[in-house]
Amino acid sequence: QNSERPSQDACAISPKAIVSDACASYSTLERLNRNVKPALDDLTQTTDFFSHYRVNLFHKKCPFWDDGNGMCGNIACAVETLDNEDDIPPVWRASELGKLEGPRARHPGKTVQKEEPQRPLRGGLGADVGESCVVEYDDECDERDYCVPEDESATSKGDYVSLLRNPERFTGYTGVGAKQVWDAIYRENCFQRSSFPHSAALGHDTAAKGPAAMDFRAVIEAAGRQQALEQQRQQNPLTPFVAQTGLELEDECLEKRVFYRVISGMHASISTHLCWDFLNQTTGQWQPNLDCYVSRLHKFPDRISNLYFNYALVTRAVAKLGPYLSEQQDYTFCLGDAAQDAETRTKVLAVTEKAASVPQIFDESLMFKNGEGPSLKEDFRNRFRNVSRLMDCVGCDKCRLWGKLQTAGYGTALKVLFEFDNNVKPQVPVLKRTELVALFNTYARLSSSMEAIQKFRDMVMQAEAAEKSEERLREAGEAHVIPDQAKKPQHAIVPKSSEAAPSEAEDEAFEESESFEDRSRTIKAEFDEELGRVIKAFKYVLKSWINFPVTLWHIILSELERFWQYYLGLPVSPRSWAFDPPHVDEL
Ligand SMILES: Cc1cc2nc3c(=O)[nH]c(=O)nc-3n(C[C@H](O)[C@H](O)[C@H](O)COP(=O)(O)OP(=O)(O)OC[C@H]3O[C@@H](n4cnc5c(N)ncnc54)[C@H](O)[C@@H]3O)c2cc1C
Repeated sequence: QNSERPSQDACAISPKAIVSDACASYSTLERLNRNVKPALDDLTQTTDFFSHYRVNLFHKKCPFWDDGNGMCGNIACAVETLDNEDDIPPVWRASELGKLEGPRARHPGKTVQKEEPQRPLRGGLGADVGESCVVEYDDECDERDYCVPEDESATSKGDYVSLLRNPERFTGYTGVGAKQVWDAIYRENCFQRSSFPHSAALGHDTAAKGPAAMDFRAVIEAAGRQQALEQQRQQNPLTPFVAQTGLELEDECLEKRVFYRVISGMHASISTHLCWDFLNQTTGQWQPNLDCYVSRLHKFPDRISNLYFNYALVTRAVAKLGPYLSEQQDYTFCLGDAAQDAETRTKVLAVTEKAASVPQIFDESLMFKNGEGPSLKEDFRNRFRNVSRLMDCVGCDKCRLWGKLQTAGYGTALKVLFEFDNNVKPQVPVLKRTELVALFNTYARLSSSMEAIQKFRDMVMQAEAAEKSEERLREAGEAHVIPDQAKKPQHAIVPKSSEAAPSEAEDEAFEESESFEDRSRTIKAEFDEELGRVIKAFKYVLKSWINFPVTLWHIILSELERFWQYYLGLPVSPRSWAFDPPHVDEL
């Protein structure tokens, strides 16, 4: 995997930056998404054509390793969720969450199609589903396909499944089984890069051997070597960390980078959905899980960047396809139901026109042109087919459904971009219903991932802001709280042991009301004290004025006596009076 380690700079994604290998900035893509999303949701959620997908979920074996009944046969590959799943209600267990829901309809085999052409299926998807918009008759692959050619036998054509009844979300599918699939995708099917020591050391060439010839034991061995390298790196930090940052990717040629970005962007979109629609297996609540987002995506801006890249790539494919789906081109969505057909077309064109509103978003004409580019096309296609085959090794039905749909969706986008050149020789693309449904639903997945990522980003910012303000309050509290507490009244109320202890909030409210009473008591006391002093001073001054004539008479008499002593030549007595300001004590 390219991005094992969190990026140094988790804020590397800035709105004005151009998404690598695309021609638009993050903010342009977000603005476009706000414009396209309502039409895309309307198309994929309200039309029978786009809300049902034909998929072969149960009749194909994993071609690369023994997967038992759709699950990895090895005990080590068992789905692991909680330490002990017995502790949670059965309906929240991974095995239940991963099951498909709702009625399904079998695809009619070739014989049935010949006998009963264009006859809607009965007893399948439910009374309110216009099955003439759902059932598909011509579904042969051609050599330009990036999808896996289906088996010709009638049983392998699969079932029609309601995508609305089976949303992509957390299923609890994890552990060795899931890791085995992702490892096989990255290690064996992405182009071998100098940045992958294990792949390079393996010297595998899956294209040369043929896609099905992938040797999974080699993947396990490679994983072992990777682990050894990891240990070595921990012991000696100078050991070059070859793989895991997005930087090495820039050294690869465009085609190899695009391949990797498509896979990583798809993985990022799956992770976003399972984090956004997450089941808390303790409470049974479906809710966004911020920790899940932070640990899988926020710390890895390159993964988010790859998701945005995929949005640009699929937008370009949808925009390019638009003119071929218009009325003039005679594409029929619902056989034998003109009204539904017209309604579906209007909704499709609403999406394709909006997707075309940003003209330069991804330039496919640059690919398979220069350097080793032209020679890579076949290899590119084979590797992509191999990835789509690996979806049969996914051990959870719902994950397999969405894994298959999205690989088919990207496969269709690549086919539209690289196999149909509307400039050179205009031609009507041969697209099957399954491909169209996969393409538009993959676009809708990316669209909702982008919206969820923006909401998650806001949640991270809010959490960081709350943490900062709490820190500031704590710092401010350390400066002021102690003197306040020193002033606290001594009559603390201790709850009776039988009563519940008051919560922190109750304590604070209580302390607030206490200190308010104290404060009002103090002010009143100080006012009374001051008033008493004023009254005393007033009394003192009044008494002095009343006594003044008597005091003055005593002073005059004592001064006359002292003058008489002086006149007779007798020793003069000391003064018996003095000017003395009043003392507070006298008040
Ligand atoms: C095809 C498929 C579909 C799935 N669908 C669902 C689903 O619908 N619901 C559900 O709950 N689970 C689903 N899973 C399982 C899910 O994808 C994870 O495998 C699981 O949740 C375990 O996650 P993890 O943290 O171990 O890392 P994983 O997601 O399993 O990743 C494995 C390793 O790949 C690397 N990596 C992770 N993301 C990226 C990226 N974007 N780009 C590059 N490298 C990356 C990391 O090194 C990581 O350790 C699906 C698995 C597969 C293979």
